[in-house]
Amino acid sequence: MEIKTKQTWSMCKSLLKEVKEWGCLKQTGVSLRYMTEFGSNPTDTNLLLSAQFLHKELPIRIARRAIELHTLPHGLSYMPPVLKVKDWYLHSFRDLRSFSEIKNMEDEKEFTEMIKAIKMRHNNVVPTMALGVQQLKNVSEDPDHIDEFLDRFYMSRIGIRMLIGQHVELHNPSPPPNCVGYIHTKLSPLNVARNASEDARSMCYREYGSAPDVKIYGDPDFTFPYVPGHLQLMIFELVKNSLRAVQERFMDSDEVAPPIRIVIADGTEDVTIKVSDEGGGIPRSGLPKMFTYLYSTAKNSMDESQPPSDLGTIDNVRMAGNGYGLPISRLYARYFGGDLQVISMEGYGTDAYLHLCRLGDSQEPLP
Ligand SMILES: Nc1ncnc2c1ncn2[C@@H]1O[C@H](COP(=O)(O)OP(=O)(O)OP(=O)(O)O)[C@@H](O)[C@H]1O
Repeated sequence: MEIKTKQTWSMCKSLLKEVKEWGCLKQTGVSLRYMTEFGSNPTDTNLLLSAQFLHKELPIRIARRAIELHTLPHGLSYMPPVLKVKDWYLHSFRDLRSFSEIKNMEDEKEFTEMIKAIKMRHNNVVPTMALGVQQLKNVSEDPDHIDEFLDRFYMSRIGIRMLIGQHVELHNPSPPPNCVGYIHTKLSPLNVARNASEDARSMCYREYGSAPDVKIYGDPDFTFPYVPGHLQLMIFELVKNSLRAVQERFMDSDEVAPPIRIVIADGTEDVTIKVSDEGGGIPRSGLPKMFTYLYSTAKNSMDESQPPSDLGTIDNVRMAGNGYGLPISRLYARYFGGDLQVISMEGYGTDAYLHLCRLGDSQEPLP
């Protein structure tokens, strides 16, 4: 049975009751370090334990989001894109709850296939939610409230996808060297910065026909444990913003566009990555809006015919316009205990500081 509409939602009383019960249970956060240590030894016993943990944990996290999706202000809960997302959450909750106890490796395999399918079902949550929010932002007087909700919602999504992805990857019979599931235990931020910059520059070329240089400073031998996909996404978004700012400022000028500078510092507590540009910065009054969803100064700002795709890939055809890059990157940084700050000098340029927690022992923030 597909759960499709507002009516069907209200008809599924027993499901709703169960969602409410599970949504009140306590979530359990895990740290990067714990995931690494646990996953370093993917024996059958550990895989079984991991599946049993997810069998209990995922319905709690999913139920909390389903409840929140059901109680959004200003009628947002009943906007068609939000209804669609809510259906995906309910569907996944029901799949998880109808899976009986995981007792042996056969159950474990079946469960792993199921959560893989859940992860795929939720692939398009970001662009779909963005459509709903766009429709609402046109009429709402309280966008702050929506931003807070979206921060919680997307943060939770990052956690759910990390947990599922990590468990699924532990089944890989020949993982790449130094990889424990999604985590690279010896990740070189310099290499990631190089790849992310090249991706962003390719996009800049496609859009403007040229791209400023990106210079990267840091120890090429330095490594630390982190999730490569997350780091790639964050640096890509920051470099993309800087390239766009510099490109637009120097487009009609005879001067050579100044390079973007990336500095990587390995501290005891944090690895900090600074992305600096001379793209003219933004006015102080605009700073609070930078981390607002859908805030973009791009000319091709989002319209309903062009919703944002999931972020951080070269497949994104446009240089900017969704207003999702900064807020989502900050969530990825915060997920493992880091943060993202942007400081701007209007008339000169912008510095973005990406702090990543080096020890990996901070627990997932669980909204
Ligand atoms: N380095 C920068 N220099 C100048 N303005 C910036 C810079 N970085 C961000 N901004 C401003 O902040 C806005 C929001 O940035 P954000 O990355 O969230 O979205 P976007 O780049 O517009 O779209 P996308 O979702 O495609 O990333 C930008 O539109 C731009 O106005």
